[in-house]
Amino acid sequence: MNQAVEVIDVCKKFPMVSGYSDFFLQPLQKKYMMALQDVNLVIPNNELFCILGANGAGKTTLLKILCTLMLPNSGTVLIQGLDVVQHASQIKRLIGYVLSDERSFYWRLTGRQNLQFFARLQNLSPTKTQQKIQALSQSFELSRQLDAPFQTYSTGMRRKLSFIRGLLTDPPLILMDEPSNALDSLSAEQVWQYIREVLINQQGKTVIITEHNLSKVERFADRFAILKNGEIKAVATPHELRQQLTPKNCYQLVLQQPTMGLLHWLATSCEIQQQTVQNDGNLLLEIVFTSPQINYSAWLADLLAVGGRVLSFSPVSHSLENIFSAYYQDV
Ligand SMILES: Nc1ncnc2c1ncn2[C@@H]1O[C@H](COP(=O)(O)OP(=O)(O)OP(=O)(O)O)[C@@H](O)[C@H]1O
Repeated sequence: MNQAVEVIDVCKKFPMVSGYSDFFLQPLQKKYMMALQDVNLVIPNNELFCILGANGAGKTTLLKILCTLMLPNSGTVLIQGLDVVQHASQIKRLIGYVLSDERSFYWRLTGRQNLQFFARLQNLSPTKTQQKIQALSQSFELSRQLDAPFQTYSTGMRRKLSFIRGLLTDPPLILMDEPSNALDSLSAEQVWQYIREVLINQQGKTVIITEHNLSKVERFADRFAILKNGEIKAVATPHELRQQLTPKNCYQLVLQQPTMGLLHWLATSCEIQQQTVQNDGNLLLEIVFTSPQINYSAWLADLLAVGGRVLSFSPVSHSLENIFSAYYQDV
């Protein structure tokens, strides 16, 4: 089985809380909001896949359906070929999950006792449990706090304990809701490095993550999906989307205090898409060459000949942040 996850035409709706007026005017009519609409996704094994979306886009709902905590209203979800509705208990053994609204730890027990408890629930032997707790608490730098009561943990430490619990049984598929959330920047970096290098590259696992930190996604993820109002708007690698959204022959040019005459020449030789005057009076331009066979060195030589003082000239490459906002604005 090469596909870790297949999501086919999945919809999820939630009843909307109605006010008194709705209750009296239309007592029998229940209103719903669509949290997920016809979602389709295929995620192969050994991929680090990210689900991106603004607040309320449906990311957590999708993750909860994948880890069998919530059922879809329609559609099919297969985890390693097993249906989440029919084979939920089998699927639970294949996945580890780390959700952001974690409330299931026992506050009076220590971190270690909590982990031992959840390991017992999952039939992990005491020896294996001890080995895993030791190795994982070292990786997530939580060894020193393991014997303190959970109620004394900071939010970041609680998050780290959730990671350890999600990985205790060595599941092949791991689902994480916003792993960087509540972690300081150094810990967030360590967690992402661990996911990429240990879980994906060394252990060959599949990891699905929801995330708001786009720079982390750009550096570490293999592919991502953009979810907007419960619908998938794009599924691609960061490189593929950048190519799709960047017009061909689009360049960034910085000129030192150009004259009006120079700008006029520029407007006749290319299309100026954007221009910004910088603090020092220099001009930052985004330009597009309409002719596909442009000779860049000849064009730059002409620009210098008409008095242009070029500080930089480079192809435009959109960041994942630009791509994300482009999808959120007009798609
Ligand atoms: N149990 C629920 N009952 C009613 N509505 C819900 C429920 N859970 C989620 N929703 C609604 O479904 C939509 C999607 O919520 P979801 O939590 O999946 O979004 P999200 O993308 O994870 O957001 P965030 O980034 O803020 O965590 C939201 O409009 C939310 O209000």
